[in-house]
Amino acid sequence: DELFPSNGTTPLTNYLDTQYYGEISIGSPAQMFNVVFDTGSANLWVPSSHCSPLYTACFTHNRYDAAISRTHIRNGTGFSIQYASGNVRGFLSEDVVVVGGIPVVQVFAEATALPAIPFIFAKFDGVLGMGYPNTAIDGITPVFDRIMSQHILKEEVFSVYYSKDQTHQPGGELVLGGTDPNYYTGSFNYIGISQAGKWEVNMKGVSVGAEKLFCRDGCKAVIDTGSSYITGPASSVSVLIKTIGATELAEGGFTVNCDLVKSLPSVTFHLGGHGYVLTVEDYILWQSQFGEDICSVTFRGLDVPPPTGPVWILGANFIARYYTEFDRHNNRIGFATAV
Ligand SMILES: CCN(C(=O)c1cnc(C)nc1NCc1ccco1)[C@H]1CCCNC1
Repeated sequence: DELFPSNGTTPLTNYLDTQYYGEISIGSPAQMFNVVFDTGSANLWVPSSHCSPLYTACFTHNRYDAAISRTHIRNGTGFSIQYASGNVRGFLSEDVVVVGGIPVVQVFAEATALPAIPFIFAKFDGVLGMGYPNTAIDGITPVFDRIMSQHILKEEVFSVYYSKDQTHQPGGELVLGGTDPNYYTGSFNYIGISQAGKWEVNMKGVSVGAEKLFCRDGCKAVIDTGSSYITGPASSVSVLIKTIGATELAEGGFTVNCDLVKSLPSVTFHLGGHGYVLTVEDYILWQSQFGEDICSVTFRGLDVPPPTGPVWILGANFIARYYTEFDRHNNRIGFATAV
């Protein structure tokens, strides 16, 4: 509509089918940042101009400079968010953030300490959490909640499309307030979230071929738009890997002989009465490096400690196959077959 030129949609860039990010602006005049729209967290952080250049990951990314923003409001409260490989630390600031053409006055974190692992590999600058407010650090109201409270969205939902290969333009799309029929076919199947305040559902099992091998008595599955792969408890994933005949790589990934790929079984995730099938095309990353083909498996073992874990995490390669609608009005997640 005329007020917000891009009516709540943000095109996403697809980097190697493993990182999907879109542009937001912070401050006046606008300072641009590439962020992951991450349903696995609920805070917004970007690198800070106060981040020591000794932090390589800060040096190589866009940094927010409060001093040149007319709309900056000082806060200064400390901030720390924990990732598997280290903490992002900094302090809070407030400024105008524009997402999909929609402006909000937002409290966010300026990161002054950014662990090199994993962020030197990030093509994005920061993370915009799309999780529920009760998972937000320092009790900060998340961006999407600030947008909902403006009552400008047709529906209190957001949807995510991730393309399956980098040649497709755009590499993905975030829609605030609805879905984009250009990117899915058929109807949505909905699953209620399993516990208040997390994009998490009860999974009824994981099958390899026709055999239900894992999660036979039910288990938790987080739908995480900010994770590249599908992760599951390490014991289950190692059996899964052996079943498909993959072998472990040094840095923790798994590969299969590309000649065997077409004979590999499908993997099915049973959610809400439906089986969501991933064929080899969906779970094998076929990359040609130095003239030779590497077929890596996009499953990873990850043991998340209780109370969050044990949990399966369905990330980008699941969403690339199943267009996903996150419904805050009905606290449910909808899946449709992605185009
Ligand atoms: C963003 C932090 N995350 C990553 O898994 C992650 C780390 N480091 C790099 C370099 N990339 C990551 N994700 C790339 C990506 C973009 C979209 C899909 O996957 C996770 C942490 C847990 C919550 N959910 C998000």
